[in-house]
Amino acid sequence: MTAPENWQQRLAAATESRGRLCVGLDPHPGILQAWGLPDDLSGLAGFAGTVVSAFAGRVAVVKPQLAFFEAHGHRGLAILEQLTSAFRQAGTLVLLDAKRGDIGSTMAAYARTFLAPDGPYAADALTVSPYLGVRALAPAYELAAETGAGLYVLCRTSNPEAGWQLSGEPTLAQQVVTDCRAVNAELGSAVLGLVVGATRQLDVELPGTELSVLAPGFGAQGAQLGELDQLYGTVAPAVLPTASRSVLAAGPGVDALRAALADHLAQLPARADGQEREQA
Ligand SMILES: O=C(O)c1cc(=O)[nH]c(=O)n1[C@@H]1O[C@H](COP(=O)(O)O)[C@@H](O)[C@H]1O
Repeated sequence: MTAPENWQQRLAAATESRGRLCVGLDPHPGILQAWGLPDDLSGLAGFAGTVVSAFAGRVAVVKPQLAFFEAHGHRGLAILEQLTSAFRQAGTLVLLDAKRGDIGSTMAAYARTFLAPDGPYAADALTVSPYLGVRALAPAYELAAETGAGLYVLCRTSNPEAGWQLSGEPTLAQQVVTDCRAVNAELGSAVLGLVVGATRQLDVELPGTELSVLAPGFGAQGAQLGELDQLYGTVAPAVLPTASRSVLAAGPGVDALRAALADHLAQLPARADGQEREQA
């Protein structure tokens, strides 16, 4: 078997063997407290050790939220570095939630930091913001096309304040879809995916399963995994649902966290494209 090359192939291989779920790793003060951990570096290290024990090699994708590591300064980032490498070594893909986006020269520095194979926080994929223009992300998507990394571009986010993304003609969200399709076509590789939240019925037109869709909003934000097919329709097979707080709430026990993962996977409908989920 030849090694998968681009992000969509790598993602398909990971979800085929481990189930179609991304577990968000958000060590916010509330979860540290609920796990009996202090809201400091030792608590963050305890959180990281537990999630690696519970999920490394068992879940297809994890999505560490950079903000909660940055909040602890450079030592917090060192914990992120260790966590990222532990997951990647175990074969779990790391999608770093950094939501970066800036003009070209600055974007090149972000790309080097988060996507270059020898970058300090090298991940398999990254969330990015298109507010400065999808084309401003070029240094990141060009590098990602070379390395097989993926980028998820904010399109229609899950939060209640996101309505403005649907104003204008075409809407900002729709323009993001158009630009991402054009970039992928130019690259000859589906490097760019979209973030389309599950908290509302699909209100942006997506081109079937052409683009990978990261879908936050399940669990703590109210959307139900069992309704994924109704929410996304023909796009559903391309959706990677992600849940953070609803999984982490089961901790800090490793077995309880694994049971929560299994429970989330069990709620998902089978995929219409024949790529079936597998129980954790
Ligand atoms: O990019 C994201 O992951 C994201 C996009 C979005 O539209 N909404 C959203 O909640 N997220 C992230 O998902 C995480 C919250 O997930 P839950 O705890 O499952 O609600 C946070 O890290 C958010 O930044």
